[in-house]
Amino acid sequence: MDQGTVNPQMKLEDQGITGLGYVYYNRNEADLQAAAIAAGEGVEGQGGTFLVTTGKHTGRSPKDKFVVRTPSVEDTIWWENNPPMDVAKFDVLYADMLEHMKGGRVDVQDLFGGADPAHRLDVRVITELSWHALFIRHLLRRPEASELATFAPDFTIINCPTFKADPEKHGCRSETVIALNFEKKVILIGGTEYAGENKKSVFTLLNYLLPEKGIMPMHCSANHAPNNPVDTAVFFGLSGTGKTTLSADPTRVLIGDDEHGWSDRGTFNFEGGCYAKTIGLDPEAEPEIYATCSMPHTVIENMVFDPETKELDFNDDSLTANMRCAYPLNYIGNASETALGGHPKNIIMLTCDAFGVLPPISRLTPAQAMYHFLSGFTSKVAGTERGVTEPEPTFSTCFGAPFMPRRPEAYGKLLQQKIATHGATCWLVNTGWTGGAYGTGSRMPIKATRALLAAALDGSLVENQFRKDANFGFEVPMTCDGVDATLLNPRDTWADKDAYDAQATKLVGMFSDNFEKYVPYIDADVKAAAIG
Ligand SMILES: Nc1ncnc2c1ncn2[C@@H]1O[C@H](COP(=O)(O)OP(=O)(O)OP(=O)(O)O)[C@@H](O)[C@H]1O
Ligand SMILES: O=C([O-])CC(=O)C(=O)O
Ligand SMILES: [Mn+2]
Repeated sequence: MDQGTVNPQMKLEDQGITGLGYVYYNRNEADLQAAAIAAGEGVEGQGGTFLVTTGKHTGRSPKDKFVVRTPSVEDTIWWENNPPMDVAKFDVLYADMLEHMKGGRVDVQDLFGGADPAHRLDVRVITELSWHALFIRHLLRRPEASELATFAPDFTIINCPTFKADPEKHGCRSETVIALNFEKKVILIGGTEYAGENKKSVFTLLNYLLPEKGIMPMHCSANHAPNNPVDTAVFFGLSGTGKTTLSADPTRVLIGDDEHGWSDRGTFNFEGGCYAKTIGLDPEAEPEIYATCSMPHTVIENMVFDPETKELDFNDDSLTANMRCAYPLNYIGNASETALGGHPKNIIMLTCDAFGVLPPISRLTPAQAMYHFLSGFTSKVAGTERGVTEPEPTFSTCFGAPFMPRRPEAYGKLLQQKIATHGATCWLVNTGWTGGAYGTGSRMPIKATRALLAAALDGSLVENQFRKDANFGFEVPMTCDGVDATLLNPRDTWADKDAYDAQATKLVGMFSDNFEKYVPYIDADVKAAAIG
């Protein structure tokens, strides 16, 4: 198993990390997969994929994520959303984790967070599991060998699943811990094998660092029109709302599926790969993503498979509903080579409304867009966070509260300015329920969502007649080519109209109660856009 290139002046010893049994630097995909299989971490699947299960943790553990309360971040962290950890406790945690890892083997991956060279972060990821190294190598951006030779980490992540934290000693909540120390520039992850923690800790980091540079970090996917990055669309949305599904569109160029920045130059992906949900993955509705599940080195996490043939069962959620696959961007045929886009011409806010109240698409004024961005109404879908087993309506500000270290207004203000400067058109898209709430209705057909988005993005939808929604004040198209007009007005899809009205009134009330906390921070026009 080959070593890859590493900066000879920046080995782990140079960072004060010593006593490890063996350190593998920047191994490639094939070597990482072979090492993971040799170590019994997982098995090879059809087409040379890598199949793995992660035990108890099959989703993120947001309640176990901490920010170390150092003086430099004291005034800027949104502490109500990011539980603090004492500096001294972190130091003990760090020492204990390194002690635990002594004599063991680790993989080191030196990667970039951010496709725009002007804004990228050098991230070193040290993993106990070789397949975590493979995962993060897919997900972040891989430097050239010449860049590796001079690579100097801005931040270092250490991920050690066999380390169990001690709440008393380490100032955490359970044996699982994700601790971000902005002063030491170290992130420690322990007690969980779920791979998503790796990528989302980099996202959290960038969400903290970039606003200071005037860059808006976004929990969104992005694509652009063929040969025309000026026609860029971004799709905000909490987990499971359809960022990955809807951005993989054969008629457009994929920029990325989950995390992007919006700078004065335009949009850029933070990542170099995708992390898609595979539950119920249908080769007809999502052919591009389905195809990645038989491509070499795709990491397939927590899917049930036939032990003999390794055939995957896309419908068996007995391990988790949050089964996933991770693959490099170029596995999607029409992915952008640069992962850079223009200033968004269209901003889509995806919501998975389990109440079945919101229309499948609505046009928002900039003030309404700000209102919905700060509100972040959607549902948590089963599995992505521990303990969530059915769609759970929630308000997740910025469509990604678990990853936002700063106060929501910090992101809101930046987005508001950028929308005003660049004149983006904003839309709210419900990929959740239609014809009734969860339990009686059904999930919005992907085909319908795609047709509505296609019409919004090619500019044809705005030519249609719109109605103003009585409950929410936004504008809703009355017709769209290729979509049954009944679907466009949710009330028409409910058998019991009184039940719809009651549910809508309830939802308006929920929006209004939730929004109260933002009222002191917002402009008059956003206040005027408030509903209820
Ligand atoms: N109308 C719809 N639009 C989009 N996705 C839908 C729709 N109906 C059902 N789905 C399903 O919802 C899921 C959307 O998951 P997807 O991976 O796109 O989420 P995501 O927003 O990228 O989440 P994450 O941030 O966790 O990666 C997929 O399993 C998809 O098949
Ligand atoms: O982070 C994960 O586990 C998957 C993801 O993209 C999200 O939940 O938003
Ligand atoms: Mn995500």
